[in-house]
Amino acid sequence: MEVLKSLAPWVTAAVLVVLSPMVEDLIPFAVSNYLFSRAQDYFFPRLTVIIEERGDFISDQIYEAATTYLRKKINDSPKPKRFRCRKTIKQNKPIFDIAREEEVIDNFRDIRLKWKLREEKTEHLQLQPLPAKKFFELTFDKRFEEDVVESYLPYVLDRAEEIQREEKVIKLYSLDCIPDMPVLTGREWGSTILEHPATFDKLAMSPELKRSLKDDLDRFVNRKEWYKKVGRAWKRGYLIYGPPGTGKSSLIAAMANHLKFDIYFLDISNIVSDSMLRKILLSISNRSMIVIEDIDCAQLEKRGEEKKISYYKFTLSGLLNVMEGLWSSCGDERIIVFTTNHKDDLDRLDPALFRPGRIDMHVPMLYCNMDVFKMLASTYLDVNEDHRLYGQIKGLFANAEVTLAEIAEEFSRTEDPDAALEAVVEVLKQKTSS
Ligand SMILES: Nc1ncnc2c1ncn2[C@@H]1O[C@H](COP(=O)(O)OP(=O)(O)OP(=O)(O)O)[C@@H](O)[C@H]1O
Repeated sequence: MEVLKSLAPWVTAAVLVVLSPMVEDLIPFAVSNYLFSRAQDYFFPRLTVIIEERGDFISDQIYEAATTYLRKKINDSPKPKRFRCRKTIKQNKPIFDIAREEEVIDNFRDIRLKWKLREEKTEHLQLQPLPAKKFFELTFDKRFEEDVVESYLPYVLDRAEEIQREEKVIKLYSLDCIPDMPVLTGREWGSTILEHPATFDKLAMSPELKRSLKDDLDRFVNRKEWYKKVGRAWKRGYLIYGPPGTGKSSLIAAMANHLKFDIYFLDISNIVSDSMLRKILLSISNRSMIVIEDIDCAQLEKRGEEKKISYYKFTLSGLLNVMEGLWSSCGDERIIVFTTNHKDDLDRLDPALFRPGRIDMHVPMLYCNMDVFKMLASTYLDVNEDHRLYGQIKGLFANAEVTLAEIAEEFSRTEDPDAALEAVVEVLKQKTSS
Protein backbone atom coordinates (compact mmCIF):
# COMPACT_ATOMS: atom_id res chain seq x y z
CA MET A 1 0.00 0.00 0.00
CA GLU A 2 2.87 2.37 0.97
CA VAL A 3 4.61 1.58 -2.32
CA LEU A 4 1.44 2.39 -4.25
CA LYS A 5 1.03 5.65 -2.38
CA SER A 6 4.60 6.68 -3.10
CA LEU A 7 4.12 5.94 -6.81
CA ALA A 8 0.78 7.73 -7.03
CA PRO A 9 2.17 11.29 -7.35
CA TRP A 10 4.42 10.30 -10.24
CA VAL A 11 1.59 8.51 -12.02
CA THR A 12 -0.67 11.51 -11.47
CA ALA A 13 1.99 13.89 -12.72
CA ALA A 14 2.55 11.77 -15.83
CA VAL A 15 -1.18 11.62 -16.52
CA LEU A 16 -1.49 15.37 -16.08
CA VAL A 17 1.40 16.01 -18.47
CA VAL A 18 -0.11 13.72 -21.13
CA LEU A 19 -3.58 15.12 -20.69
CA SER A 20 -2.62 18.73 -20.14
CA PRO A 21 -3.34 19.94 -23.74
CA MET A 22 -6.79 18.36 -23.53
CA VAL A 23 -7.31 19.59 -19.95
CA GLU A 24 -6.35 23.10 -21.05
CA ASP A 25 -9.01 22.99 -23.79
CA LEU A 26 -11.71 21.69 -21.52
CA ILE A 27 -11.04 23.37 -18.19
CA PRO A 28 -10.13 27.03 -17.66
CA PHE A 29 -6.52 27.61 -16.53
CA ALA A 30 -7.41 28.89 -13.04
CA VAL A 31 -9.46 25.78 -12.33
CA SER A 32 -6.85 23.34 -13.63
CA ASN A 33 -4.17 25.17 -11.66
CA TYR A 34 -6.26 24.89 -8.52
CA LEU A 35 -6.87 21.17 -9.10
CA PHE A 36 -3.19 20.58 -9.74
CA SER A 37 -2.15 22.32 -6.54
CA ARG A 38 -4.79 20.41 -4.56
CA ALA A 39 -3.48 17.15 -6.03
CA GLN A 40 0.04 18.20 -5.17
CA ASP A 41 -1.01 19.12 -1.62
CA TYR A 42 -2.66 15.77 -1.24
CA PHE A 43 0.26 13.69 -2.43
CA PHE A 44 3.10 15.91 -1.30
CA PRO A 45 1.77 17.90 1.67
CA ARG A 46 4.19 20.71 2.41
CA LEU A 47 4.72 23.02 5.33
CA THR A 48 5.86 26.61 5.23
CA VAL A 49 7.41 28.26 8.25
CA ILE A 50 7.39 32.05 8.36
CA ILE A 51 10.44 33.58 10.00
CA GLU A 52 9.94 37.29 10.49
CA GLU A 53 12.75 39.80 10.84
CA ARG A 54 11.30 40.97 14.11
CA GLY A 55 8.79 39.38 16.38
CA ASP A 56 7.16 41.58 18.95
CA PHE A 57 9.93 44.11 18.49
CA ILE A 58 12.57 41.55 19.37
CA SER A 59 14.91 41.02 16.46
CA ASP A 60 14.56 37.42 15.52
CA GLN A 61 17.57 35.24 16.09
CA ILE A 62 16.52 32.67 13.50
CA TYR A 63 16.00 35.39 10.89
CA GLU A 64 19.46 36.83 11.58
CA ALA A 65 20.98 33.35 11.49
CA ALA A 66 19.19 32.47 8.25
CA THR A 67 20.48 35.67 6.62
CA THR A 68 24.06 34.79 7.54
CA TYR A 69 23.65 31.11 6.63
CA LEU A 70 22.11 31.82 3.21
CA ARG A 71 24.63 34.54 2.41
CA LYS A 72 27.44 32.06 3.02
CA LYS A 73 25.65 29.45 0.93
CA ILE A 74 25.19 31.86 -1.97
CA ASN A 75 28.82 32.97 -1.81
CA ASP A 76 30.22 29.44 -1.65
CA SER A 77 28.03 27.41 -3.99
CA PRO A 78 26.30 27.81 -7.38
CA LYS A 79 24.29 31.00 -7.31
CA PRO A 80 20.50 31.22 -7.66
CA LYS A 81 19.14 32.90 -10.80
CA ARG A 82 19.00 36.28 -9.14
CA PHE A 83 21.08 37.47 -6.21
CA ARG A 84 22.21 40.75 -4.68
CA CYS A 85 25.76 41.98 -4.93
CA ARG A 86 27.45 44.66 -2.79
CA LYS A 87 30.91 45.86 -1.90
CA THR A 88 32.35 48.78 0.04
CA ILE A 89 35.72 50.37 -0.76
CA LYS A 90 37.37 48.54 2.12
CA GLN A 91 36.10 45.09 1.23
CA ASN A 92 38.43 43.02 -0.95
CA LYS A 93 35.73 41.31 -2.93
CA PRO A 94 31.99 41.66 -3.55
CA ILE A 95 29.52 39.98 -1.20
CA PHE A 96 26.51 38.19 -2.66
CA ASP A 97 23.21 38.05 -0.86
CA ILE A 98 19.82 36.48 -1.27
CA ALA A 99 17.50 38.60 -3.45
CA ARG A 100 13.87 39.24 -2.66
CA GLU A 101 11.42 36.64 -4.04
CA GLU A 102 14.28 34.42 -5.17
CA GLU A 103 14.33 30.79 -4.07
CA VAL A 104 17.38 29.22 -2.52
CA ILE A 105 17.39 25.44 -2.21
CA ASP A 106 19.17 23.73 0.65
CA ASN A 107 19.61 20.04 1.36
CA PHE A 108 19.90 18.73 4.88
CA ARG A 109 20.27 14.99 5.32
CA ASP A 110 17.57 13.74 2.89
CA ILE A 111 15.41 16.82 3.22
CA ARG A 112 15.04 19.38 0.45
CA LEU A 113 14.28 22.84 1.81
CA LYS A 114 13.25 25.94 -0.06
CA TRP A 115 14.06 29.39 1.34
CA LYS A 116 12.46 32.54 -0.02
CA LEU A 117 13.04 36.09 1.22
CA ARG A 118 9.88 38.17 1.06
CA GLU A 119 8.90 41.69 1.92
CA GLU A 120 5.58 43.18 2.92
CA LYS A 121 5.06 46.91 2.58
CA THR A 122 3.71 48.62 5.66
CA GLU A 123 1.74 51.84 5.67
CA HIS A 124 3.04 55.24 6.58
CA LEU A 125 2.61 56.20 10.19
CA GLN A 126 1.98 59.93 10.44
CA LEU A 127 4.65 61.46 8.17
CA GLN A 128 7.18 58.74 8.65
CA PRO A 129 7.40 55.80 6.25
CA LEU A 130 7.65 52.54 8.12
CA PRO A 131 10.30 50.04 7.09
CA ALA A 132 8.96 47.12 5.04
CA LYS A 133 8.39 43.92 6.99
CA LYS A 134 10.87 41.30 5.86
CA PHE A 135 10.46 37.58 6.40
CA PHE A 136 11.69 34.24 5.16
CA GLU A 137 9.44 31.45 3.97
CA LEU A 138 10.96 28.06 4.62
CA THR A 139 9.08 25.31 2.79
CA PHE A 140 9.62 21.57 3.08
CA ASP A 141 7.84 18.23 2.95
CA LYS A 142 5.44 17.92 5.87
CA ARG A 143 6.85 14.51 6.79
CA PHE A 144 10.05 16.22 7.93
CA GLU A 145 8.43 18.69 10.29
CA GLU A 146 10.12 17.23 13.35
CA ASP A 147 13.54 17.00 11.69
CA VAL A 148 13.34 20.61 10.55
CA VAL A 149 12.26 21.95 13.93
CA GLU A 150 14.46 19.71 16.06
CA SER A 151 17.56 19.44 13.89
CA TYR A 152 17.67 21.73 10.85
CA LEU A 153 16.84 25.06 12.51
CA PRO A 154 19.29 24.47 15.40
CA TYR A 155 21.86 23.51 12.74
CA VAL A 156 21.27 26.83 10.92
CA LEU A 157 21.66 28.72 14.22
CA ASP A 158 24.92 26.95 15.08
CA ARG A 159 26.31 27.28 11.60
CA ALA A 160 25.48 31.01 11.49
CA GLU A 161 27.32 31.54 14.76
CA GLU A 162 30.37 29.73 13.37
CA ILE A 163 30.24 31.80 10.17
CA GLN A 164 29.99 35.04 12.12
CA ARG A 165 33.03 34.08 14.16
CA GLU A 166 34.96 33.18 11.00
CA GLU A 167 33.90 36.26 9.04
CA LYS A 168 34.22 38.72 11.89
CA VAL A 169 31.76 41.11 10.28
CA ILE A 170 30.79 43.76 12.82
CA LYS A 171 27.74 45.88 12.23
CA LEU A 172 27.10 49.41 13.25
CA TYR A 173 23.45 50.23 13.95
CA SER A 174 21.83 53.60 14.38
CA LEU A 175 18.25 54.76 14.53
CA ASP A 176 16.98 55.31 11.03
CA CYS A 177 14.49 58.10 11.53
CA ILE A 178 13.92 61.55 10.16
CA PRO A 179 15.83 64.17 12.21
CA ASP A 180 13.76 65.55 15.04
CA MET A 181 11.08 62.95 14.41
CA PRO A 182 10.49 60.51 17.22
CA VAL A 183 10.99 56.78 17.03
CA LEU A 184 7.52 55.45 16.35
CA THR A 185 7.68 51.72 16.05
CA GLY A 186 10.84 50.44 17.70
CA ARG A 187 11.92 48.89 14.41
CA GLU A 188 13.95 51.78 13.08
CA TRP A 189 17.44 50.31 13.37
CA GLY A 190 19.45 50.69 10.15
CA SER A 191 22.84 49.04 9.84
CA THR A 192 26.11 49.27 8.01
CA ILE A 193 29.34 47.31 8.32
CA LEU A 194 31.79 48.73 10.87
CA GLU A 195 35.05 49.38 9.12
CA HIS A 196 36.73 51.40 11.83
CA PRO A 197 40.36 50.23 11.95
CA ALA A 198 40.86 51.06 15.66
CA THR A 199 42.32 48.25 17.74
CA PHE A 200 43.68 48.19 21.26
CA ASP A 201 47.20 47.88 19.84
CA LYS A 202 46.91 51.11 17.89
CA LEU A 203 45.13 53.07 20.58
CA ALA A 204 47.28 55.47 22.57
CA MET A 205 46.19 55.32 26.19
CA SER A 206 47.68 54.46 29.55
CA PRO A 207 49.04 50.88 29.26
CA GLU A 208 47.67 49.91 32.70
CA LEU A 209 44.22 51.20 31.85
CA LYS A 210 44.30 49.48 28.47
CA ARG A 211 45.27 46.18 30.07
CA SER A 212 42.67 46.36 32.79
CA LEU A 213 39.93 47.28 30.29
CA LYS A 214 40.88 44.42 27.97
CA ASP A 215 41.00 41.99 30.89
CA ASP A 216 37.64 43.23 32.10
CA LEU A 217 36.07 42.67 28.66
CA ASP A 218 37.61 39.21 28.30
CA ARG A 219 36.46 38.21 31.78
CA PHE A 220 32.97 39.44 30.95
CA VAL A 221 32.57 37.37 27.77
CA ASN A 222 33.96 34.25 29.42
CA ARG A 223 31.66 34.33 32.44
CA LYS A 224 28.38 33.12 31.01
CA GLU A 225 28.03 30.37 33.59
CA TRP A 226 29.00 32.69 36.42
CA TYR A 227 26.27 35.22 35.53
CA LYS A 228 23.78 32.38 35.35
CA LYS A 229 24.92 30.92 38.66
CA VAL A 230 24.58 34.17 40.57
CA GLY A 231 21.34 35.07 38.77
CA ARG A 232 22.52 38.33 37.27
CA ALA A 233 21.86 39.73 33.81
CA TRP A 234 24.88 39.06 31.59
CA LYS A 235 25.69 42.71 30.99
CA ARG A 236 28.42 45.20 31.80
CA GLY A 237 28.43 49.00 31.81
CA TYR A 238 31.28 51.37 31.01
CA LEU A 239 31.56 55.14 31.26
CA ILE A 240 34.19 56.61 28.93
CA TYR A 241 34.91 60.24 29.65
CA GLY A 242 37.30 62.91 28.50
CA PRO A 243 37.51 66.04 26.34
CA PRO A 244 36.59 65.91 22.63
CA GLY A 245 39.31 64.33 20.51
CA THR A 246 40.87 62.15 23.20
CA GLY A 247 39.81 58.90 21.53
CA LYS A 248 36.47 57.94 23.07
CA SER A 249 34.94 56.90 19.75
CA SER A 250 38.16 55.15 18.73
CA LEU A 251 38.08 53.23 22.00
CA ILE A 252 34.48 52.14 21.40
CA ALA A 253 35.47 50.85 17.94
CA ALA A 254 38.51 49.08 19.44
CA MET A 255 36.27 47.39 22.06
CA ALA A 256 33.84 46.23 19.36
CA ASN A 257 36.67 44.97 17.15
CA HIS A 258 38.21 43.15 20.10
CA LEU A 259 34.99 41.41 21.16
CA LYS A 260 33.46 41.12 17.67
CA PHE A 261 30.33 42.76 19.04
CA ASP A 262 27.93 44.86 16.97
CA ILE A 263 27.53 48.49 18.01
CA TYR A 264 24.13 50.14 18.47
CA PHE A 265 24.29 53.93 18.70
CA LEU A 266 21.26 54.97 20.69
CA ASP A 267 20.26 58.60 20.33
CA ILE A 268 17.89 58.99 23.23
CA SER A 269 16.67 62.36 22.03
CA ASN A 270 14.59 60.47 19.43
CA ILE A 271 12.92 58.32 22.06
CA VAL A 272 9.65 59.63 23.34
CA SER A 273 8.67 57.28 26.13
CA ASP A 274 9.88 54.53 28.39
CA SER A 275 7.80 51.99 26.50
CA MET A 276 9.45 52.98 23.21
CA LEU A 277 12.84 52.70 24.87
CA ARG A 278 11.89 49.20 25.98
CA LYS A 279 10.93 48.26 22.43
CA ILE A 280 14.11 49.71 21.01
CA LEU A 281 16.26 47.86 23.52
CA LEU A 282 14.37 44.62 22.98
CA SER A 283 15.16 44.78 19.29
CA ILE A 284 18.90 44.76 19.93
CA SER A 285 20.62 41.46 19.31
CA ASN A 286 22.87 39.57 21.72
CA ARG A 287 26.63 40.12 21.68
CA SER A 288 26.24 43.84 21.18
CA MET A 289 27.39 47.15 22.60
CA ILE A 290 24.80 49.85 23.14
CA VAL A 291 26.42 53.27 23.03
CA ILE A 292 24.76 56.37 24.45
CA GLU A 293 27.03 59.30 23.65
CA ASP A 294 27.25 62.61 25.48
CA ILE A 295 25.12 61.42 28.36
CA ASP A 296 25.56 64.79 30.09
CA CYS A 297 23.73 66.50 27.23
CA ALA A 298 20.95 63.96 27.23
CA GLN A 299 17.50 65.14 28.07
CA LEU A 300 17.29 63.11 31.20
CA GLU A 301 15.44 64.01 34.30
CA LYS A 302 16.62 63.21 37.77
CA ARG A 303 15.08 60.25 39.49
CA GLY A 304 12.08 61.35 41.52
CA GLU A 305 11.71 64.51 39.46
CA GLU A 306 10.04 62.96 36.45
CA LYS A 307 6.66 64.28 35.55
CA LYS A 308 3.71 61.94 35.30
CA ILE A 309 3.18 61.57 31.59
CA SER A 310 4.63 63.89 29.05
CA TYR A 311 5.00 63.15 25.39
CA TYR A 312 8.57 64.16 24.57
CA LYS A 313 9.97 63.20 27.93
CA PHE A 314 12.44 60.51 28.67
CA THR A 315 13.00 59.62 32.27
CA LEU A 316 16.18 58.53 33.92
CA SER A 317 14.35 55.93 35.95
CA GLY A 318 13.05 54.55 32.64
CA LEU A 319 16.59 54.08 31.42
CA LEU A 320 17.73 52.51 34.69
CA ASN A 321 14.76 50.18 34.93
CA VAL A 322 14.96 49.04 31.36
CA MET A 323 18.66 48.37 31.56
CA GLU A 324 18.38 46.47 34.79
CA GLY A 325 15.00 44.79 34.47
CA LEU A 326 14.72 43.93 30.82
CA TRP A 327 18.08 42.32 30.32
CA SER A 328 17.73 40.17 33.43
CA SER A 329 14.92 38.34 31.71
CA CYS A 330 16.08 38.38 28.10
CA GLY A 331 19.23 39.14 26.20
CA ASP A 332 22.77 37.97 26.72
CA GLU A 333 26.20 39.52 26.44
CA ARG A 334 25.15 43.14 26.45
CA ILE A 335 27.58 45.94 27.00
CA ILE A 336 26.36 49.45 27.56
CA VAL A 337 28.76 52.33 27.05
CA PHE A 338 28.07 55.90 28.08
CA THR A 339 30.35 58.69 26.95
CA THR A 340 30.69 62.20 28.21
CA ASN A 341 32.98 65.15 27.62
CA HIS A 342 32.15 66.61 31.02
CA LYS A 343 32.31 64.07 33.79
CA ASP A 344 31.86 66.79 36.43
CA ASP A 345 28.47 67.64 34.99
CA LEU A 346 27.35 64.11 35.67
CA ASP A 347 26.70 65.14 39.23
CA ARG A 348 23.63 66.76 37.77
CA LEU A 349 22.39 63.30 36.92
CA ASP A 350 21.16 60.74 39.35
CA PRO A 351 24.11 59.10 41.13
CA ALA A 352 22.16 55.83 40.93
CA LEU A 353 23.06 55.64 37.26
CA PHE A 354 26.68 55.33 38.20
CA ARG A 355 26.59 52.94 41.08
CA PRO A 356 28.31 49.54 40.61
CA GLY A 357 26.20 47.07 38.70
CA ARG A 358 25.07 49.78 36.33
CA ILE A 359 28.34 51.39 35.38
CA ASP A 360 30.98 48.84 36.26
CA MET A 361 34.06 50.64 35.01
CA HIS A 362 35.02 54.27 34.52
CA VAL A 363 37.50 54.86 31.70
CA PRO A 364 39.22 58.26 31.57
CA MET A 365 40.51 59.39 28.16
CA LEU A 366 42.50 62.46 29.05
CA TYR A 367 44.73 65.06 27.43
CA CYS A 368 47.95 63.84 25.92
CA ASN A 369 50.91 63.07 28.18
CA MET A 370 54.39 61.86 27.30
CA ASP A 371 53.60 58.14 27.61
CA VAL A 372 50.64 58.15 25.24
CA PHE A 373 52.43 60.62 22.96
CA LYS A 374 55.24 58.09 22.47
CA MET A 375 52.71 55.39 21.61
CA LEU A 376 51.11 57.61 18.99
CA ALA A 377 54.53 58.52 17.56
CA SER A 378 55.37 54.83 17.30
CA THR A 379 52.11 54.04 15.47
CA TYR A 380 52.13 57.04 13.14
CA LEU A 381 55.84 57.77 12.60
CA ASP A 382 57.58 54.53 13.55
CA VAL A 383 59.62 56.46 16.10
CA ASN A 384 60.34 53.77 18.66
CA GLU A 385 63.48 55.14 20.31
CA ASP A 386 63.95 58.37 22.22
CA HIS A 387 63.97 61.38 19.90
CA ARG A 388 66.06 64.51 20.37
CA LEU A 389 62.82 66.60 20.70
CA TYR A 390 61.21 64.39 23.35
CA GLY A 391 62.78 66.28 26.28
CA GLN A 392 61.41 69.59 24.99
CA ILE A 393 57.98 68.09 24.23
CA LYS A 394 57.75 66.58 27.72
CA GLY A 395 58.48 69.98 29.25
CA LEU A 396 55.80 71.64 27.11
CA PHE A 397 53.16 69.06 28.08
CA ALA A 398 53.38 70.31 31.67
CA ASN A 399 51.60 73.53 30.63
CA ALA A 400 49.59 72.62 27.53
CA GLU A 401 46.35 70.74 27.21
CA VAL A 402 46.44 69.04 23.85
CA THR A 403 44.32 66.16 22.59
CA LEU A 404 45.51 63.08 20.75
CA ALA A 405 43.33 64.12 17.82
CA GLU A 406 45.37 67.33 17.50
CA ILE A 407 48.64 65.41 17.67
CA ALA A 408 47.36 62.78 15.22
CA GLU A 409 46.47 65.60 12.83
CA GLU A 410 50.06 66.92 12.91
CA PHE A 411 51.45 63.41 12.47
CA SER A 412 49.24 62.87 9.42
CA ARG A 413 50.58 65.89 7.55
CA THR A 414 54.04 64.48 6.85
CA GLU A 415 55.88 61.20 6.78
CA ASP A 416 59.09 62.83 7.99
CA PRO A 417 59.28 62.16 11.78
CA ASP A 418 61.54 65.17 12.44
CA ALA A 419 59.16 67.54 10.65
CA ALA A 420 56.14 66.03 12.43
CA LEU A 421 57.70 66.34 15.89
CA GLU A 422 58.84 69.90 15.17
CA ALA A 423 55.27 70.76 14.15
CA VAL A 424 54.04 69.34 17.47
CA VAL A 425 56.56 71.50 19.34
CA GLU A 426 55.10 74.56 17.57
CA VAL A 427 51.54 73.57 18.47
CA LEU A 428 52.50 73.07 22.10
CA LYS A 429 54.35 76.40 22.23
CA GLN A 430 51.28 78.19 20.85
CA LYS A 431 49.10 76.50 23.46
CA THR A 432 51.37 77.43 26.34
CA SER A 433 51.61 81.08 25.24
CA SER A 434 47.84 81.50 24.77
N1 LIG B 1 43.85 57.69 22.11
C1 LIG B 1 44.02 57.79 20.79
N2 LIG B 1 44.79 56.89 20.13
C2 LIG B 1 44.96 56.97 18.80
N3 LIG B 1 44.37 57.93 18.04
C3 LIG B 1 43.58 58.82 18.62
C4 LIG B 1 43.37 58.80 20.02
N4 LIG B 1 42.55 59.81 20.35
C5 LIG B 1 42.25 60.45 19.20
N5 LIG B 1 42.86 59.87 18.16
C6 LIG B 1 42.76 60.30 16.77
O1 LIG B 1 41.87 61.42 16.75
C7 LIG B 1 40.69 61.13 15.98
C8 LIG B 1 39.46 61.61 16.75
O2 LIG B 1 39.32 60.84 17.92
P1 LIG B 1 37.91 60.32 18.47
O3 LIG B 1 36.82 60.66 17.52
O4 LIG B 1 38.07 58.90 18.85
O5 LIG B 1 37.80 61.24 19.76
P2 LIG B 1 36.52 61.46 20.70
O6 LIG B 1 37.06 61.60 22.08
O7 LIG B 1 35.52 60.42 20.46
O8 LIG B 1 36.00 62.86 20.20
P3 LIG B 1 34.49 63.44 20.35
O9 LIG B 1 34.18 63.55 21.79
O10 LIG B 1 34.61 64.79 19.66
O11 LIG B 1 33.61 62.50 19.60
C9 LIG B 1 40.71 59.64 15.77
O12 LIG B 1 40.21 59.29 14.51
C10 LIG B 1 42.18 59.28 15.87
O13 LIG B 1 42.76 59.46 14.59
